[in-house]
Amino acid sequence: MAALAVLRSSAPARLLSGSFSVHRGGLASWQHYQSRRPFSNNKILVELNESTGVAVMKMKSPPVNSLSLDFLTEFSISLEKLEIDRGCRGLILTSAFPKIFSAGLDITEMCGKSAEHYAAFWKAVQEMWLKLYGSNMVTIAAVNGSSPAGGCLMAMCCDYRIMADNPKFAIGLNETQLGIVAPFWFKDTMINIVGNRVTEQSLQLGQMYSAPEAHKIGLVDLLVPEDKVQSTAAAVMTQWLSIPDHARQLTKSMMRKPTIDRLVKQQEADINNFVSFITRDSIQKSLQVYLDRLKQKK
Ligand SMILES: CCCCC/C=C\C/C=C\CCC/C=C/C(=O)SCCNC(=O)CCNC(=O)[C@H](O)C(C)(C)COP(=O)(O)OP(=O)(O)OC[C@H]1O[C@@H](n2cnc3c(N)ncnc32)[C@H](O)[C@@H]1OP(=O)(O)O
Repeated sequence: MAALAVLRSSAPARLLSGSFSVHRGGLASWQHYQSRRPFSNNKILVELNESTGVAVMKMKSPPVNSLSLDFLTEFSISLEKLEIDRGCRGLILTSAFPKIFSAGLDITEMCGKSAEHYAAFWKAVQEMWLKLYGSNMVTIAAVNGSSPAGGCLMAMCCDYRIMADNPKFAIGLNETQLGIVAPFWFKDTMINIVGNRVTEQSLQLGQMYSAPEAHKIGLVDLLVPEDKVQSTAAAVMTQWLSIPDHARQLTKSMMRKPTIDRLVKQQEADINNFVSFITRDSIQKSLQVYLDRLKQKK
């Protein structure tokens, strides 16, 4: 995986093309990254504090930060831009909305679309994972709300997870509850955090854990009051950034590269697998039922 296989100085620079600009107005020492690409609806707000080298990435795609193709594309571009910025050493990933970190993959992207669409969507999910799990930056998830499935995956990609101490907020890989299956690299990411036994049970049952339960099994590292999530993330970031970058990055790479390589080696096959799975009539039916139930719950 690019970001971990090489140190930041040799990262590809193609995203520094004219389609992005850095604005130095607004908040005193903050840069605002804004995409000028036509596909961007600015679903993600990135603020880089130049003095600390820490970027805060806020997901703000209403109503629930579901991971649509557009969202994932914008996310990966924003992340890559930070990755190649030598002034950025740490990333805090959070949500602009209270109560929801991310609702996971946008289910409407997996229902009633063409095989070509599913392939493009799944590639975007893979890219998000490869970039975030393989990031050279220190990554901290400030989980300020519920985070099922793909949302949980995003949090699990980070080096450290801080969650709001509210039993109403839940996190986990709930795919089986939708009648679908978490792919091997979702599973591997979870195993690397909580181990095989907990992952197996959790995946079979599609278990969602309340914040205290998630902390108990080690899925999140720290629980703090809701209004302290961001400040705690900043404090933890300072600790992590006190370690020399090269040593920490090489250690991170040593730990994560085997997991990343497993997907890289079979990325195309994984896309084909997803497309043939998601296009089955029975799977389409399950997803539609789940979506209808979500819409009817009000
Ligand atoms: C060996 C064979 C292996 C084969 C494997 C091969 C490949 C793998 C195949 C498939 C893998 C797919 C992996 C999938 C990962 C995912 O992430 S699936 C998504 C899972 N997400 C969820 O289940 C979350 C569902 N949502 C909720 O639980 C709640 O909405 C909430 C996030 C807790 C928020 O609750 P609340 O604040 O009450 O908001 P509402 O429920 O009212 O929702 C507001 C509107 O948002 C819509 N919505 C919610 N979540 C999603 C979503 N994920 N996608 C799209 N839309 C979503 C919801 O319907 C409401 O819409 P309306 O306002 O009613 O229009």
